[in-house]
Amino acid sequence: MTSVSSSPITDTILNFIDGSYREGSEGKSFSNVNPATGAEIGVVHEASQADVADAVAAAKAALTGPWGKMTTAERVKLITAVATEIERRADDFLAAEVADTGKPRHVASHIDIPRGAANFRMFADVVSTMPGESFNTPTPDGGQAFNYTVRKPKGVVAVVCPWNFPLLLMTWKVGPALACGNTVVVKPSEETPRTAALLGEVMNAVGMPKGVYNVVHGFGPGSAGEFLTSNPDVDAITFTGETGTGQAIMQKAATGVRDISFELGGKNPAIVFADADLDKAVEGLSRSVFLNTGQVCLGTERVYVERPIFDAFVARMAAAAQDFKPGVTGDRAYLGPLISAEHREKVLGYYRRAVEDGATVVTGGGVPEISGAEAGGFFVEPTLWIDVAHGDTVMREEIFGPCCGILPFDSEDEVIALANDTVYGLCASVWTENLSRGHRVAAAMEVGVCWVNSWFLRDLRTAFGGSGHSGIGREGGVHSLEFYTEITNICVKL
Ligand SMILES: O=C(O)C(=O)/C=C/C=C/O
Repeated sequence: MTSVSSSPITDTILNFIDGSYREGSEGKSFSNVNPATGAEIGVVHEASQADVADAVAAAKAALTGPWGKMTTAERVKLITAVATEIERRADDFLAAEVADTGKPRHVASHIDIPRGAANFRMFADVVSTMPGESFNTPTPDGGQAFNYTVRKPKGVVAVVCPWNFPLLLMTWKVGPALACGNTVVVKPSEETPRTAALLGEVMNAVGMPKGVYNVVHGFGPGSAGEFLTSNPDVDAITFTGETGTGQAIMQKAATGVRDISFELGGKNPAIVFADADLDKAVEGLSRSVFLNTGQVCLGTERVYVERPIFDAFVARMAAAAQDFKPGVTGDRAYLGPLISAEHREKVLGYYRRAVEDGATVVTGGGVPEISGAEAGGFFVEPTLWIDVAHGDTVMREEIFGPCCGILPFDSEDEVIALANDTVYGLCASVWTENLSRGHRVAAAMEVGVCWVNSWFLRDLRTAFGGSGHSGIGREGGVHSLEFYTEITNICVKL
């Protein structure tokens, strides 16, 4: 059986437990919709509490089976084979990701799918090359002791991942988890089940021991998400998504004192100084506002521009927004749909709120005229506002859509205070040709990641994550080891 069985009209998307695909034991299912058309294209089998318990039990059993007995080198060989198989089946993953998200093929083929493989390769390298820690310790009796650390897997890791970059963000967690010898139970977003289910086929194809990788479909409260995070045999929980959901998961993690790793929401600022290279700033910021239809945790939703270039910047951004034509067919289509009708209503609510609060709509602000197959898609117009106040709702709350408010500033101290005036702390970008100022202002940002004259430029070895309401912990390179391993320090009296 495979991850998806297709009928002429809709696909059936299955759970993957202990190396096999299966329907939900309570016979419940839910609809899988293509956001670009609004049409139902699949039926997803919902995992029951018993199914989730089976998945956790399979993951736990795998820890003491062949997987748990493997050397690091043997694990590295397997997860490298996973990366190679993802690359070999790139077209299948591309079709699955585009079906689930409606995003334009060029976005998924250039970002989502390549990162699916890269995330496994990255952590195969990390665990192959990571140094240990040791100390020669003089002892009170005039002798010596030798201290060294060993890292062991944490155990069964629950992976709860979002719908905006489904394969990218799921493998950003599964890659290091498996590299460190853990086993995983993945609960993909109910909006985007396909690539997580498809990865099960890859695991079987490379000979991954059964139970190492499991996938359960469903929702949050009273469904697979809650069944998973409440299961006492889950040793740690990693989650990327909205801050509110993170808070709910954190409460579940408290029972049993389970460790958590969170990458949550943001209200990321950009600062454009008068001496910025305007071509670079407009190219980078139009991507950061409109890429993936603004459904990027690292996306920019508020831009502060030094007053002398404010009008010029707004005009350039408005022109750039025209290039993000809603629709996913046609040669110049750039702006895909939002993930669901519900999310589109949320974003349109903010579009209305901005105007109610006095904003001027520079471009966009509504729903585009789209005919043909995509008429039923969840599209909105790329939107820019000026005449917004720093304290306006659209400048403080995460919208997660293709929109941003643009405000002038007059001094460096003023703009640092404005940028940092938020409960979030995920990322920021600073645009200036004065690099000593770029370094200085970047260091003043209270965020996990700050780009200077760039955006979403990613070195997977770097620390990635946020502070405040944007998350707990860091992922990336050796930083991921802190969450995916337990350390034992051993002291030997010589
Ligand atoms: O680039 C990454 O590793 C990553 O985690 C991106 C997250 C985007 C969230 O919307």
